[in-house]
Amino acid sequence: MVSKALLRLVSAVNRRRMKLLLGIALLAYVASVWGNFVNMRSIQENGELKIESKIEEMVEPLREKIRDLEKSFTQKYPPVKFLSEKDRKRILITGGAGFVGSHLTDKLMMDGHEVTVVDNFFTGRKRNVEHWIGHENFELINHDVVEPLYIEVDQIYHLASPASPPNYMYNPIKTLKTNTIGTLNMLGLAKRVGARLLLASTSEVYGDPEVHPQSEDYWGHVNPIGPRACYDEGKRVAETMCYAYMKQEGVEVRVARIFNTFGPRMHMNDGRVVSNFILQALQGEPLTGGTQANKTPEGTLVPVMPRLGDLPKHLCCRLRLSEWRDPWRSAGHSADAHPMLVYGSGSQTRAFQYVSDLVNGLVALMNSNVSSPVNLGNPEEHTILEFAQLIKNLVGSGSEIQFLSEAQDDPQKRKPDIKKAKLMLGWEPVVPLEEGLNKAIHYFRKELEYQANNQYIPKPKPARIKKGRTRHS
Ligand SMILES: O=c1ccn([C@@H]2O[C@H](COP(=O)(O)OP(=O)(O)O[C@H]3OC[C@@H](O)[C@H](O)[C@H]3O)[C@@H](O)[C@H]2O)c(=O)[nH]1
Repeated sequence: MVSKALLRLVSAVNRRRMKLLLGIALLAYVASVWGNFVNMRSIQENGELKIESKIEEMVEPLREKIRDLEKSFTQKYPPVKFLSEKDRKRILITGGAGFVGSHLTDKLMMDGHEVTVVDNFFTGRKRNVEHWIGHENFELINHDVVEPLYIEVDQIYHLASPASPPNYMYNPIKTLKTNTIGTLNMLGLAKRVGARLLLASTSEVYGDPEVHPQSEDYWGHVNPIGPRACYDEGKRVAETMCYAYMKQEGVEVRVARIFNTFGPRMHMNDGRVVSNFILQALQGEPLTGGTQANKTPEGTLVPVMPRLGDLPKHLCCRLRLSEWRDPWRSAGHSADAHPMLVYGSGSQTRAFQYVSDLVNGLVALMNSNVSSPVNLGNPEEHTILEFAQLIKNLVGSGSEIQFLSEAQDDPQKRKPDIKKAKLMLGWEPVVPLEEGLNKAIHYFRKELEYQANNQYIPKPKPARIKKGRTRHS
């Protein structure tokens, strides 16, 4: 009995102990599982942290690069002044991608205005204004002024027209349409939106002048049916239209009579004397190179760049200047054997202004209260032969100077009288001829390098092999 009771007591104690032991074991197990869980989480967190910091390390330089790129994007434009809403003008430049137009675009953009360039890219090039593309103040529209244009602007610089004799003679009807219908359209726009319009007129309104130097009150001496008439008469009627709109419709007009101008961004195939002479001098062969250099295999002289009447009439105006084939090279001559070609005796005179002077004059005229025509040009006059010699010396070229027949209706003397511009605008040219020529020479040297490095040589196409059975097998 006693032993049974003792046994029961012991087993009861043991059961309790067992329970206790089991409880402790369970607790220990739970604790260890929890510990493992916590441990794993901290390892995972550590791992994640490490991965994150690794990613961060790799991403940071990329972020840095993006920041640099963003900075370079915002700094890629030339510096632009800030103008308040009141002073900032919305300005349209027709022909703004051309030689003069693009320099004017630069000036007005840098002065802080909003500029819209309209160009049909016949003689203009996107390259001339590409440094502004994307700028918030700039817009480029591919448009021909012969079609109407509807935009809101405060000022219109109407420059659209080919200006070099070979270019404007290339499609005389188109030149007439541009200067007449194009000018009407721009005057219509000026009337609708109340804008002031500046017409880029020309010294060619004086024709082959009988008065020397030419002042604004000279009426000119133009052959109305000659090869230059499409431009000369086109600009004369454009001036007439401006004053008709001023008198009848109250449109504010400004008329700049622009004399011979040169500088960087003239087209390689422009055909005017400055670009021709510089390119010929740069590509000229040494004096010892022989006098037959500019002869075709048939022995006839050929000009190196398009010259009056050389452009093929059957080709329409959609042909780009860059598509013009140099007759010198087409005749099988090497590009570096160009002589400098003077049309006529070389005794005819011209006075050349550097493009930045002209641009300053255009802006001064636009913002003045002078509504009658104003000559803008440099009165330093030279014969064309003197000019050829000067360029040859500045380039240090061994080119020969050779003479071709005289161009029809070529003005024999030209020099602007700029008293009016000096008095009314406080403007006169400041860039000396040699300084301007050196800048232009530098530009054309770079252009020749650019062309040499970007020659397009089409790859021969592999012969097309037809699938299936051949026809006569
Ligand atoms: O390669 C050439 C090119 C031209 N010339 C001569 O150099 C003189 C100037 O000729 P350009 O073609 O440069 O220019 P032009 O003076 O005849 O016409 C210019 O006048 C003023 C502007 O409005 C225009 O840009 C343009 O029509 C002319 O006597 C011409 O016969 C050459 O001797 N060799």
